[in-house]
Amino acid sequence: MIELGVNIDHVATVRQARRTYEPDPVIAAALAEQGGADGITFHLREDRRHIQDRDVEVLMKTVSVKTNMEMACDDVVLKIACQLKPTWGLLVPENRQEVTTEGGLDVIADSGRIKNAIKQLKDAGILTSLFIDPDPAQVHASVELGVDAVELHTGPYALAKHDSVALELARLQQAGRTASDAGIRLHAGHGLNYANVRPIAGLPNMTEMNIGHSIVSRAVMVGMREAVAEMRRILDLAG
Ligand SMILES: CC(=O)[C@@H](O)[C@H](O)COP(=O)(O)O
Ligand SMILES: NCC(=O)COP(=O)(O)O
Repeated sequence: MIELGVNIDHVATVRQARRTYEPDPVIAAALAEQGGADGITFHLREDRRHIQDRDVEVLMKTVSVKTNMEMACDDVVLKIACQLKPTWGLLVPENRQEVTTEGGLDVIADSGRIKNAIKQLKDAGILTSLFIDPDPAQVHASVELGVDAVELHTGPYALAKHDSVALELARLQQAGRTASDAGIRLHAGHGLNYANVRPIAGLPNMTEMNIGHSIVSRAVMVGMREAVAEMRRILDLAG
């Protein structure tokens, strides 16, 4: 069965629009669990545009399923992660101008900084994953750094139109095979939704999918518990 990590960042985006107290991502996480989430994912960005330090502290006390904290290789955020000890730490690239995560980490070019972040997380007993483009060379570089998983960036696939969808899916299939052959746990995420998720769920050895924006968007209409349950049903049919 494919594990569903529900990313609640954009519940916090709505709250931060007014710098107020609601909607609370902590309550959203509890409802996501009731809807069938296997994990709760949250991204403590350097710019704190959505998830706040308070959210991470309370989530770590209230979430009863796996916790997956996303972060850049930023010393301040890494220190918070090592103090709070989420189940997983997913290292992602960040820049202040981005609307959302644009590409995967360049594990080859940035191996020193990434290696140091991995060591900090591992020393704190946190499982480590790298958010990478579906590129076999990046998969191999990730394996070299001794991480527990790679999360393939499905953004280009999600944005693809017409016949480029097949091309992007082929890239993900090849990178997925590389990860499986290397014996590393395979995750996927970014831009996945109720219409495009099944081919990704069908990739061999796909173990976990982290999905947020589309579930939160659906939750605005039907509620978080039902939005998660709907995605859960799709994954159960696919996996
Ligand atoms: C890495 C990834 O694709 C997401 O998990 C990330 O959280 C996106 O960043 P925003 O949540 O800021 O859009
Ligand atoms: N790592 C991907 C994630 O957590 C959710 O990304 P998205 O579904 O919000 O694009």
